[in-house]
Amino acid sequence: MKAQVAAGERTALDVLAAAVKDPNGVEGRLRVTELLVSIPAIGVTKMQRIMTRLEISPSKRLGGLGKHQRDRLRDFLAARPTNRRGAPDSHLIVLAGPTAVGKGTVAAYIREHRPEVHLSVSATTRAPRAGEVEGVSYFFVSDAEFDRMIAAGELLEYATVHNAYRYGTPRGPVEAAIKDGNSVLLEIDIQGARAVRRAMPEARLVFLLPPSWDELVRRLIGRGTEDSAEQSRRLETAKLELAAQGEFDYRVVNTDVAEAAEEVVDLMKIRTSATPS
Ligand SMILES: Nc1nc2c(ncn2[C@@H]2O[C@H](COP(=O)(O)OP(=O)(O)O)[C@@H](O)[C@H]2O)c(=O)[nH]1
Ligand SMILES: Nc1ncnc2c1ncn2[C@@H]1O[C@H](COP(=O)(O)OP(=O)(O)O)[C@@H](O)[C@H]1O
Repeated sequence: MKAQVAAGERTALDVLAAAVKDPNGVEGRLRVTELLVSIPAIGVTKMQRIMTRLEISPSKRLGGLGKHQRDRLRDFLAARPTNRRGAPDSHLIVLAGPTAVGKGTVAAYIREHRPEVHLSVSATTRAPRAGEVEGVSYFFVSDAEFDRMIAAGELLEYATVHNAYRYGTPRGPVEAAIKDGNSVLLEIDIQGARAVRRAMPEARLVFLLPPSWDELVRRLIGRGTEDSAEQSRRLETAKLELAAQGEFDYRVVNTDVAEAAEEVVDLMKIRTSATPS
């Protein structure tokens, strides 16, 4: 099947177009899984992840896709580097998820390995911890300064997190980065994700999931930054947060940090509006 799809100058997008034209033809009978693994950079594992993300069952043939599935597949294919025409779109991605799932760890990986992605630096009223750097980890501000930022409209969103301190996303740097054509990643809590959705409906909301509940508990305890009363409180909140995952556009399971980070970065590239010509 690889040879058939790759033959001549045909791209996966061309094959999909042919399948749409003739659902019962050769291309229409091709399985989506076969099309994906025919793309040189996609192996079986990656293909399975993509199928899950596109919400297409492995048995589906190109000719049997529903409209939405077809659109998602087309957007995905159009966003791949070999098919991309011109500069990539800039996107606002929100990464949220329950406490200790690894949001900070995944964001740090992206900061280190994907310098092209702009990571928003939040303002917070909590005190800096050892090793945290002003302007890199957070902008550490007083309650009065946080109030001033809200009143001046300088925050894109803000929330009180874990019933403790306030956190907010400075609006200016996000808007500037998007204007410059860069993709921006916000690592914020679920209330913040909802607020961003209201303020910027085009934002993509990604929910980071633990491989299992037990693993989430292990990560929280293993991190060792909260006492046991605080851990119990956070786990109660985590149950509510996990129940909100359906509100998100995409779900990524954080089993391996590098893989989860790459999936998040890949999601920035999916086109959802423009239909490729
Ligand atoms: N809404 C909102 N939440 C944020 C923002 N920045 C960080 N958070 C969230 O605040 C929570 C606490 O962050 P932090 O004190 O750094 O870490 P933790 O105490 O180890 O969870 C995390 O869930 C972050 O996702 C922000 O700008 N807005
Ligand atoms: N994929 C992973 N596998 C194993 N441990 C992880 C993984 N991702 C994060 N962790 C660990 O889980 C703990 C919580 O991660 P952290 O990034 O602080 O979570 P969050 O920012 O979501 O609260 C940390 O000790 C971190 O090293």
